[in-house]
Amino acid sequence: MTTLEAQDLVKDFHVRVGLRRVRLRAVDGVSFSLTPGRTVALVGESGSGKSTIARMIARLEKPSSGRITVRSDGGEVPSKHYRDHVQMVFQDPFASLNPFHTIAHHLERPLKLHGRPHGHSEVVSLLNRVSLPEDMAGRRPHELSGGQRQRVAIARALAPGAKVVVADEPVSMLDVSIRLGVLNLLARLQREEQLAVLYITHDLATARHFSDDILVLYKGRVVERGPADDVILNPQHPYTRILASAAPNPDARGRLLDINPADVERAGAEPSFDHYTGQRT
Ligand SMILES: Nc1ncnc2c1ncn2[C@@H]1O[C@H](COP(=O)(O)OP(=O)(O)OP(=O)(O)O)[C@@H](O)[C@H]1O
Repeated sequence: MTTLEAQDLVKDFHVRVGLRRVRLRAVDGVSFSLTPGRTVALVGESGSGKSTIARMIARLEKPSSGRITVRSDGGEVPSKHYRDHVQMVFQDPFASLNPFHTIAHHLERPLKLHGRPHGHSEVVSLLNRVSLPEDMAGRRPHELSGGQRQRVAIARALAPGAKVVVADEPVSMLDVSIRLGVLNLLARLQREEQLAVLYITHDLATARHFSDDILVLYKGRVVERGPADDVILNPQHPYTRILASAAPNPDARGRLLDINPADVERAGAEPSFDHYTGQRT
């Protein structure tokens, strides 16, 4: 059993504005837990800090402060074994696979790196787990569709034996017609293999359908959290209401149409709401 706890994560970037360097707080005191067989969705507009949180969980970025603890069978996972337990699926299945290598190579490598058996049968077993046929093993990424590539990316994340998976907008670059297939695959794996999943998206509809809990992020801060149905059907924070009522702009990932920035700014300043405790903070 593997769980992950993020406590009070903060991430500051230092950016240049004119001649000055200013501090930009991209993530501001975010806490959550990931537990086996559950999916937590992190939703918010573009720039709200979702990817920065994903990158900190995947150890691609260091928090400025706060703590991420992974426990496996009760014991804390030491730093050197962190990536055996926590893996990430990236948004872009075209950029994340090396065009020169076969699919078998992409799957053998993490198996080998994490000290696991890495023969043909293990590669085939990984392909089976993501519902891809055996003959994919000898192909190269350009011979696969976007959806098939994303399945390979999911198989690669599972190869080390990881039980915590961070999926950062895993379908936003795929054709609309195949998105559901990839999300259903993630949901099946989560259920059958008791994965703990962090699903990052700007799409409230899939967040509701595919997750148990939702955190709504605005400017790096969680403004609302709770069971998925409660957050979507009974939003308490004005920012969540704005997100729920706005139509997504198909041309700009994470940007929403019909939104008045002044309304969003006002809404963002309201206290956060926690459906688990019923409290505003
Ligand atoms: N390496 C960096 N250096 C400086 N600023 C950064 C860096 N990475 C992210 N930011 C800033 O941090 C804030 C949060 O960015 P982040 O990418 O986490 O948001 P997001 O919600 O994932 O948005 P998107 O969906 O567009 O990726 C943004 O204002 C962004 O410009």
